[in-house]
Amino acid sequence: MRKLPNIIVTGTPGTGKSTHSERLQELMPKMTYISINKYVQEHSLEDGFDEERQSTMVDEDKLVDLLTVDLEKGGCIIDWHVCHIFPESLIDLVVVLRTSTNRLFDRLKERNYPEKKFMDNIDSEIMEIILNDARESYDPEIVIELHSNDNDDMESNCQRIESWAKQWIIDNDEDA
Ligand SMILES: Nc1ncnc2c1ncn2[C@@H]1O[C@H](COP(=O)(O)OP(=O)(O)O)[C@@H](O)[C@H]1O
Repeated sequence: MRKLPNIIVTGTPGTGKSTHSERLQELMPKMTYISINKYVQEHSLEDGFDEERQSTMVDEDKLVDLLTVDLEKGGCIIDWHVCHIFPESLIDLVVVLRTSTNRLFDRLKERNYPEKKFMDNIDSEIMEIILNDARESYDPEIVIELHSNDNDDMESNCQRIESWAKQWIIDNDEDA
């Protein structure tokens, strides 16, 4: 049995996954923050480059094989815009961050993405692609949608997730 939960923090690029994950790591030092973008680089899990989208493709089978070892131990905060590939039995909470179009527009403008990548991400957020993906891939009861428009949202979201994790630990304490 895992002693700590595994949490996915997902959402369209720019919605605040890494900002939230870093704050969660501060609030819950026993948890391990895993940025999949960095994890892919560190473990050489790249599988080519998509010129049109200007993004690195990932060998998802290898990624899941490797990450399953971490997930089985528990206590992972997974930060990635793809959420559906992880084993359902090892995921306890899926947080989908949502940002208003105008704010996301400003945040992505700062990244200087190529026009297609920029518009694909804005469209994806408007069409709720990642939220729907999460709800189709996991029990909808473990999927929560949280606004990430400003700093107050971020702080209250992280405190809510921390409270949830504390309760999970109590509920799953085999010695209790
Ligand atoms: N809730 C929020 N309130 C204010 N700024 C935010 C919020 N979430 C993200 N940001 C800002 O938006 C930008 C993108 O955030 P980031 O965490 O890198 O997004 P992601 O990891 O989803 O791509 C950063 O400059 C970050 O400071």
